[in-house]
Amino acid sequence: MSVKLGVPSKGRLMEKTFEWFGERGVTLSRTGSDREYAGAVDGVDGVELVLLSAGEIPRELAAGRIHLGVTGTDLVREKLGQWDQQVEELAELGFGHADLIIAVPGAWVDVDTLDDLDAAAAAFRAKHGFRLRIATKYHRLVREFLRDNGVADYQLVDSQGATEGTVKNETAEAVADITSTGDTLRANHLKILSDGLILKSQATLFRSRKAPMDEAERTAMKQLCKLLKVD
Ligand SMILES: Nc1ncnc2c1ncn2[C@@H]1O[C@H](COP(=O)(O)OP(=O)(O)OP(=O)(O)O)[C@@H](O)[C@H]1O
Ligand SMILES: O=P(O)(O)OC[C@H]1O[C@H](OP(=O)(O)OP(=O)(O)O)[C@H](O)[C@@H]1O
Repeated sequence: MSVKLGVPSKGRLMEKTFEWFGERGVTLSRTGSDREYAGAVDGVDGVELVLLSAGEIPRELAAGRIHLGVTGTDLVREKLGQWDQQVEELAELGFGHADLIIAVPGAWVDVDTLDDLDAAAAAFRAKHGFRLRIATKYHRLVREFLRDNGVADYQLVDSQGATEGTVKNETAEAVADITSTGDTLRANHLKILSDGLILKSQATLFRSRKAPMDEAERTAMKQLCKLLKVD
């Protein structure tokens, strides 16, 4: 059998990943029609390309269904409990940089820090009879961060996309989402708390600690890691 390498199936992450491997002599490509999720690997034997949603790569690594995978560190830390027991970071790839942050309405002039947010949350509950809502898809990371920073009087509301719009839509008072240029936050009149950085993320090559390998796969893995100068 071959070493399975999971790579994001579309967009900038896929293109940059193809480039990163290409620069190291391993050519990844999509094959078949535009819509067919099939791929090929040239430059090393015994490696198979598996095109997957970036969000599903952590789970596939943890389940041992792929041996290697490229995805954002944010997704691995969010989706896998005790992530470092399930996967190993082989290399940071230097693209896909994004910060997971907490932001509140720019009009909240008295709220600039987590302590301010904690005070605002208590006041909000007293006034409205329900807890201040923070919209996010990063439930695990946000809960851990707020717990470690002593913010308790809030509730998370799930938002799987267009998270910055939830404040305008009045389904949340604050957001925890990734930002890269900051354009989306600015356009939605939100400001980052001065101590509201939860995690700095970038695209990373991970190796599964759970995927068994036969002799041929071990040899292919060694060759690939040598070419990529990782390990
Ligand atoms: N604007 C951005 N700039 C840089 N990196 C980003 C940006 N948006 C998302 N990312 C990163 O890209 C990775 C994939 O994000 P996300 O799951 O939102 O992608 P997607 O295209 O929606 O993928 P999916 O196929 O799972 O729907 C994450 O690690 C994230 O940190
Ligand atoms: O700081 P910026 O450069 O503006 O980028 C940040 C935006 O990019 C991501 O959204 P994406 O485009 O993945 O769409 P989504 O909101 O539907 O997840 C993220 O969720 C932010 O909304």
